[in-house]
Amino acid sequence: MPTPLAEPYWVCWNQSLAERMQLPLVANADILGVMAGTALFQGHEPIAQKYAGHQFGGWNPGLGDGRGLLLGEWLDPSGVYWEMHLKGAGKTPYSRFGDGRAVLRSSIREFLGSEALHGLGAPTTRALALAGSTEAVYRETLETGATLMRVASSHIRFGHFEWLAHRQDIDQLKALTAFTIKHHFPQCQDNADPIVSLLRAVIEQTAQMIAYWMAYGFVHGVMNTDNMSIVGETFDYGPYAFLDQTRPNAVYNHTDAEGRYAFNQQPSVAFWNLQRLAQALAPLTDSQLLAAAVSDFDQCHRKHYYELLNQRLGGSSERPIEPELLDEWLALLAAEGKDFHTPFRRLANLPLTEWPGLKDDFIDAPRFAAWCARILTQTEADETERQRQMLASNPVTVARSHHLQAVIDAAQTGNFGPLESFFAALQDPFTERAEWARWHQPPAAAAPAPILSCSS
Ligand SMILES: Nc1ncnc2c1ncn2[C@@H]1O[C@H](COP(=O)(O)OP(=O)(O)OP(=O)(O)O)[C@@H](O)[C@H]1O
Repeated sequence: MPTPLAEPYWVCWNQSLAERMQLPLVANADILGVMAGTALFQGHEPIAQKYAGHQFGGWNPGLGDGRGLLLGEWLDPSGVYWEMHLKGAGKTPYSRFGDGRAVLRSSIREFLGSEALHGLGAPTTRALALAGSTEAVYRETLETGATLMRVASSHIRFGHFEWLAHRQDIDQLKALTAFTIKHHFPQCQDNADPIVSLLRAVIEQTAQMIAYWMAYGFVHGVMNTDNMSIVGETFDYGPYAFLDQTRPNAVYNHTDAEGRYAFNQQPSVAFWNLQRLAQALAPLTDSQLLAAAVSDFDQCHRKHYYELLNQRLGGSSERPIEPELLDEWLALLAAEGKDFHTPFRRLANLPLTEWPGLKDDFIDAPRFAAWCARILTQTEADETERQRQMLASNPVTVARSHHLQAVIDAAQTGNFGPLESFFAALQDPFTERAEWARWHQPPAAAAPAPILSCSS
């Protein structure tokens, strides 16, 4: 059972998610009781899940929900299941030396980060609600305690499979795999080898998720296998960041001295993590077939990645822009230290005829001019459609670190106005509005990216 949190108060409620879930609920005192761990939804029986995982490449068998509880699930009227997980619900058998709590700062980051990726169309867990408390929680200093209601189609992680394989508990491994197929990948059930088919489906969904991260400048920061969801949803918003300056090797986790989870390492880490999953499934089927499936990841990821970049740069789906030109655009932004997001939006806003005029914005103007001359022959021929597509796929609001910090600073003083405003802007990231003008701004100077603390 959750450990009650003292004097809870509402910080944020995600009405659009509640509507999507067809929840007949509003942010009232009853739900606040659930957030504070003093009440449960009818029919819910909380559990703390046991799992393991590879953290920074090293095996850790001692993991599990240490500060979160899977409260239960909600079956919406259209037959879709939504799992509800309370993060910060107090100690569990897997808390090790932790206090089982979450703080307002990192909960706001998770609330907004997940909504930002969702707004971009990326697969992700989301947050339904966020409550604060007068109860202080000690991190590097005293902080405001909080709970976050995370909603996901599944809380099964790669680490669940790794744990059972490690224990050689083949019956449970079979049961978990069968459950996963039945509930999340029913299309694999009738395949000649459902296990290989399951792995292929996980690869496909993971590739799609990573493609979004790479195409939209998202750095997860802690891609341990216990943070990899079996349904390919972005999971665990710890030291994440959206790039400001285009720096392919940007690292946002201060414990990651070697840059294992740098922005440009994410596809290869996902591949490595999928290998760990394949290894865990190996007792159940032919390991050669599993290995062959994983070897398709790169191709699968590239396909999704270039589709997204093609869309962002105004290519049509029938005659997409050559990948080499898509790569060259990002290489140019990186070489010139440009912001990752605003140049895309600038191109979206300008008629094609004015693109060549942007060359003076680049130190290496001839390089831009050469790129521009080539891409102009490859973009969508219908100019109105080209502009519509680019404006609908290049965000003007991004969950940049300096905005998150400003929102957190205000919330710490009890002012939740900026949080609500930024939250609304992130839910509609392609729309420019005067009232959201501050959220459209990149940081004042292209300062070196902050390395974030992992303490959450
Ligand atoms: N304050 C804490 N008390 C107890 N356990 C904790 C605490 N913070 C983290 N943990 C546990 O340590 C592990 C790694 O933490 P991490 O920050 O990656 O996950 P999390 O954000 O707590 O949870 P999730 O992965 O469910 O999003 C998790 O198993 C988590 O439950």
